[in-house]
Amino acid sequence: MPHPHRSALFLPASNPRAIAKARTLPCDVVILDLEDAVAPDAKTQSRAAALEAAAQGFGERRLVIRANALDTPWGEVDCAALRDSPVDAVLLPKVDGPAAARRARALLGEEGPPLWAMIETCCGVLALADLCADTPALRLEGLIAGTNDLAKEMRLPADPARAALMPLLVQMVVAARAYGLIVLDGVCNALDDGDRLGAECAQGRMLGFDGKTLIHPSQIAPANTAFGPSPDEIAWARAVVAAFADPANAVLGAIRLDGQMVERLHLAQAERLLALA
Ligand SMILES: CC(C)(COP(=O)(O)OP(=O)(O)OC[C@H]1O[C@@H](n2cnc3c(N)ncnc32)[C@H](O)[C@@H]1OP(=O)(O)O)[C@@H](O)C(=O)NCCC(=O)NCCSC(=O)C[C@H](O)C(=O)O
Ligand SMILES: [Mg+2]
Repeated sequence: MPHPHRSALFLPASNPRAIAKARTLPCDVVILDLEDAVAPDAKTQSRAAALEAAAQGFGERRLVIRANALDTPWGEVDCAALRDSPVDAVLLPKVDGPAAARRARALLGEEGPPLWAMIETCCGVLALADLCADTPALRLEGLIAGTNDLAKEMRLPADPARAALMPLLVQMVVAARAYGLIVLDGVCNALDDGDRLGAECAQGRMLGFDGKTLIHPSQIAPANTAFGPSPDEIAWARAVVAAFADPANAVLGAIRLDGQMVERLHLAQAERLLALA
């Protein structure tokens, strides 16, 4: 049964109230951050807090811990500490290519947690194909778009439409789909602008992302709605499954359904959608 990844809530591992709150929230994934949301002086203490929180678990929510980058004083210790922890994945920030991911895999161990990579540098975007081609050895499971860091490096002016990021986001989705990876859109910094969040969620869904990374509990419901199957999609999927289950269609590859051509590739799509629903 596939696990949904509609809403992935970041929270600083240094914030015990947020950790406690996350266990009550309807997000699909919790990402405990050891990187940008944690001040340098709090890194060591936050790593211990994250390990403790992982041991206690987050119920049905998947748990991912974002380590510090390997070129910082904390990254290697983070990865080594996460090697035997009961996390669903370790998220490595600022992955520039397969070399950094291989270093992380060596520290996490061959049998250690799966790896997720943040694609948030220009080199990282250029290296997507090489990185993803190494998926089996890296045990790479997911990609996350780091839109703040990308906008910073590309020197983009503020743009709610994210126009300049569109081609990069498409590349991430293509790379993820080519190698069977989960792929999540970047965060929306506008905490009090529901319209902007709604627009970004709709945009991410149209681009093919599985879900969105989030920074506040108030962003979970809009993401769950946008990235979950809609009632129309569920009705369509049920109709497709029923049509192909009809013995009259048993030998057909393509059929007419409600004025549309439907093929067996749509049946697979419909079955996946119903499993997620
Ligand atoms: C952004 C915040 C600092 C805002 O904090 P604040 O104004 O204090 O929030 P509220 O008062 O509205 O909080 C209300 C209650 O909700 C809890 N809360 C808030 N945020 C979270 C959260 N993310 N997860 C769980 N719970 C949360 C508060 O504790 C309050 O609870 P209670 O006191 O019990 O009522 C803050 O929201 C925050 O820290 N957000 C996460 C920031 C973060 O993790 N950033 C790093 C990831 S994003 C990133 O790095 C981008 C990427 O790399 C890129 O390049 O794009
Ligand atoms: Mg970043």
